[in-house]
Amino acid sequence: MIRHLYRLVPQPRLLLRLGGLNAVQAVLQGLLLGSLIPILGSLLRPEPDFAAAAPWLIAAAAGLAAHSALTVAATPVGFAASSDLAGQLRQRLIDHTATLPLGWFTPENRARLARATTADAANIGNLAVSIGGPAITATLTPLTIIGVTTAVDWRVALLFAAIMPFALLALRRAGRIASIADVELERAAADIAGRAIELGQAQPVLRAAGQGATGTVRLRAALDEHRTVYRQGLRRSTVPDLTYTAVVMAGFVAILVLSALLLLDGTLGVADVVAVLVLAVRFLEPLGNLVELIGALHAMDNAVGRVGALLATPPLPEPAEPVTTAPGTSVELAGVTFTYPGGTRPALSGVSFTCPPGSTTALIGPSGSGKTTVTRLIARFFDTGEGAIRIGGVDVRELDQRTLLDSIAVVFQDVYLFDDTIEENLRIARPGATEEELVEAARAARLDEVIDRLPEGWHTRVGEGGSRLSGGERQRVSIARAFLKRAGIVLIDEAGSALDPENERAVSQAIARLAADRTRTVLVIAHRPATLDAADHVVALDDGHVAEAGPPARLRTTGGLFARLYRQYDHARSWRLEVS
Ligand SMILES: Nc1ncnc2c1ncn2[C@@H]1O[C@H](COP(=O)(O)OP(=O)(O)OP(=O)(O)O)[C@@H](O)[C@H]1O
Repeated sequence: MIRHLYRLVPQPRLLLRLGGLNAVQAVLQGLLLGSLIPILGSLLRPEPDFAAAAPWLIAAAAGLAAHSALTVAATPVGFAASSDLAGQLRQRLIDHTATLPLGWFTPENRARLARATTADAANIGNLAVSIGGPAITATLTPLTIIGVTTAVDWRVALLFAAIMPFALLALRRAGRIASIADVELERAAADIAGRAIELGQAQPVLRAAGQGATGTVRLRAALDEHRTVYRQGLRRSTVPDLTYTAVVMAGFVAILVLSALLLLDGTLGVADVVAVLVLAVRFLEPLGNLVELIGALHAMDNAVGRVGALLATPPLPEPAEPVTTAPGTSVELAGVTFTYPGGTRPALSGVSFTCPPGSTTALIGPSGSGKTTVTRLIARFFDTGEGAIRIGGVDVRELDQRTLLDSIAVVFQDVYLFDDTIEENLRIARPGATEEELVEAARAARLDEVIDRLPEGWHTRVGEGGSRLSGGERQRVSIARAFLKRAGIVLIDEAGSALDPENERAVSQAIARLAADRTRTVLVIAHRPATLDAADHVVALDDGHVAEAGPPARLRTTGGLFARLYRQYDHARSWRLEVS
């Protein structure tokens, strides 16, 4: 457990200092108890020998003062160690996150990351300190007591020592069960969190389907499951806890019997027996505390495991000598085959095509054919399995991450906006942009009309994730970012049928403007006939393969996949226009 923690935090300076203080305290506690042997031996006799007891009493008083001073000294170190540990863990997680492929950030992994940087890091920091000290005391104080008991009688010391392995065995079993219970409880708690989020997010869908109560039922089922798991955990841990208590009690009885026997045969005096019994109580008490700590220790170990698993996620491989000069603007896929991590079949198989500099290429294909995957691989969300992706003739794996990201602007459908003003949301694309450049980008993306309608114009806050804007308006912000960024390559996922006609027209026009500028190479996942007609080149994907490729005018006449999809999009569009 300590090894696991050490691997996560290789410089636990404060924690080591705290551990050192706790260890000295624990040994001191054992020695203080040991001083009872000569003190009781001098005082518990028909004629108490105060002179003999005096140096021990003075030593005990000094030891007690030192113990109190150590307790006072350890408290601020404990606080500092706890926050230092949590801080170091968070920093490592944040640093590591920056090296992970963008494709790693699925909703599930984002939730794992949020949990690790908040609850897990804080719990590890708290628990390492709040249970570390008592765990050290519970181990070192009994060991010191065994040492000092040899001064009374080696057989008693041996019996003390013999109790420990039995207690530790019983403790191990209790710990294993506590750990399983903790993992199950965690799973049930995560399920509740998932259901609660689902209840909120799925309300519109559930109500539209007249199933408003369904989400509540699922959440209630998760709560019931959590209760059941909690009760099961308690029930399961009862037997090992009782076994442990029985071992500790049996140990005390054995010490009592041995002391009585040694008293009867005259080996030990009454004072020795009293001292042994006091030592026995203080020996067994911290051992008894261990069983209460073991659950928390395993909960901490599980949290350490979760953080460790995140830190073990392989980062995006960096080339030994990354290319840092801006590459050209051509995009080339050469025999690209890619399977998603954990996937069973390739999302792309042997895909090859080239987008010449300044051209506009439309990607088209049925749902699931691999269009989004192509754009994700170009932006290096993942590395391709076989084949290569080249930008300006340079393999994206050879490019420095910053250079690659500077070369590409991405306009995806699920645009994320920060809960800040429109202006700040645009500035993310180029923090140093002048006011004129901002206005120009907004105009080109037809975002200016949206800004004019907003109560505080450029200074209107857009809400969490951009919730105060419609899907089309958010996409216009994203397009304006692409204009502002002036990247040589623009990857666009044109919104499908979800936009109203006004937004649809605005977004189409904005995309057409992006594409019209021949300094940019545009790759657009197209859903609209107008976008397809305006493209220089079309690549039609089917089930991860290139089904056909060529200029749109020619492909419309060949009666293949492109012609079929074109007709479908055209029909869907006219239907939407009629309905609206
Ligand atoms: N993160 C992922 N993990 C595993 N498989 C994925 C992931 N994303 C996509 N896939 C799979 O890869 C294949 C290609 O998906 P992709 O999203 O590229 O298709 P698409 O043509 O963009 O579809 P759509 O038009 O519906 O967006 C599909 O079979 C999909 O199920």
